[in-house]
Order: sequence, then structure tokens, then C-alpha cells
Amino acid sequence: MEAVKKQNVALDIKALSVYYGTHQAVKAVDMVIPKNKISALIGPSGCGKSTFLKALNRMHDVSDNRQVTGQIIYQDIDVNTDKVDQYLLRQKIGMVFQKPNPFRMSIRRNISFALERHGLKDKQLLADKVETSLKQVGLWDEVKDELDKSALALSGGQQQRLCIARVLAMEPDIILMDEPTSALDPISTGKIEETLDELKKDYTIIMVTHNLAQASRLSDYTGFFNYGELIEYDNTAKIFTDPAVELTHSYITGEFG
Ligand SMILES: Nc1ncnc2c1ncn2[C@@H]1O[C@H](COP(=O)(O)OP(=O)(O)OP(=O)(O)O)[C@@H](O)[C@H]1O
Repeated sequence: MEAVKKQNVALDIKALSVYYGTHQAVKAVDMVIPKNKISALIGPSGCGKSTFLKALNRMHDVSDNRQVTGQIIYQDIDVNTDKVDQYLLRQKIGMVFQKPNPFRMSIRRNISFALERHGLKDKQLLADKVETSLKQVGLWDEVKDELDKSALALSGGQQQRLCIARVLAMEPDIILMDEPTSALDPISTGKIEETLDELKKDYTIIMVTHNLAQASRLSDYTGFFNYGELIEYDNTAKIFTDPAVELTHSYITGEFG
């Protein structure tokens, strides 16, 4: 991949390894992730994509016999150290999971809850935040008249867009997504893809996907993982048409996986 200018780097990952006990699930990954682009992470089941993604905002509970070594440079700081407040880090590097996980609360509260806990009290500001973030995910028109209804009454696709809106309300720089559409129908998937395409103007998105067609139509860059190693990371068009490594070609063409 061509060098990325420093001001365009969202994350500079150096020799990142993750261990579950003695099992090394991620093996010394180096990766420079460009800002305001969508990067897709692909590879066969169990190759360490989710483990890698979770390490980026320190979701691994080290007390659980896990170890994460290496550096994750975000805004000139290595965030893979205990000195960094994980709570603040997760605001700046938010996460959306495979299965929509809205809080058991109203649509409005799903967005405002964390903001209120952060001390935002002004009702008008809170209302503005709810509206803006729901508009960003294209959900506002669908829910504006029922903001006090339970979020659990929404469809799966709407719930996932609400979860994305909830992350956006915290004003992150980077959004991590672990197979964000794999539990959704094709229409909801299409809406989320449209949303992500729109969001990348302002946010860096790093997304694990099993869906190669999705990676190829949506992402700017693609990283191929195998057995915990990053085999290659490059422009998506290059990975899908002319990868540097034969193994990537075999995976893309469905020879294994
Ligand atoms: N909580 C855990 N404890 C122990 N080993 C784990 C744990 N989670 C994952 N692993 C192991 O780490 C390796 C990588 O798993 P991971 O879920 O990161 O892969 P993946 O590429 O995201 O897989 P998939 O595409 O199936 O979701 C696998 O060998 C898996 O068995």
C-alpha cells in the first residue's frame, strides 16, 4: 500500500499481538489505517479479525488471561497502555456489534443516556443531539413521532442504525464495526451501507465482514487476515483484482474459507 501522510493516519498499529492464554490469536500486526475511509477486514472464520478489532479500543479484559502487546498510536499517543482512560478511549473509538444491542429504553434515551451521564443537562441540547445523530443514520424520519417508544419495538435494521446513532452521539473519530449487517435482511443491509458511505466523510470506519461483495462495494481499503496474520492490506480494488499475495487471491476467489 502507498505510504499514508501523517495527517491522514487514523491509527498506526505496530506489532499488535493478542493472546488468549498461550494461544496467539493475532500475530504482530502492523497496519496504518487511513482517516475518513472505510477499511474492511476479511479472512476465514477464526483468523483473528474480531480479536484484532476489539483490541483497537481495548475491549479485551486482560484479567481474563488475555494479553495485548504492541502499540496502537492514536493522535500521537500509544493507547495500548494502562495510562489511557479506557472509557474516554471508547468514546473516541466507538464500537458497533454484530447483533443490534439497544438499551431496554426509549429510542430517545438510547441516545441521551450516555450524554446525560457525561453531564449534559440542557434539554434543548439533548434534543438536538438526538435529532442530529438519528438524521446521520437516516432514522429520524422513521422514528421522529415515536421517540418515547421502546427501542426494542424497532426492526433489527432500525435497531442497528440506532446503535450507530448512539455511537455517533459521543462524537467519535473512529467507529469499529464487527459484522454490522450480518444479522440483517438485504434491505436493512443496503440502508446501513448507504449510511456508512455517507459517514466516512467525517469518520474512519473499520469493519469486519464475512461478505466479500460487501467489502468490495463499500470499503476503500481491505485487509486480509489468515491464522492471526495480516497477509496484506491495500486498496480494495487492488486486493480484489490484483493482490500481491497468492493466498489472498485464493481466498478472494473462494478456494478456501
Ligand atoms: N474468548 C476467547 N477465548 C479463547 N480463545 C478465543 C476467544 N475468542 C476467540 N478465540 C480464538 O481466537 C482465534 C480468533 O478468533 P476470532 O473470533 O478473533 O476470529 P474471527 O476471524 O473474528 O472469526 P469469525 O470470522 O468466525 O468471527 C480463534 O482461534 C478463536 O478460537
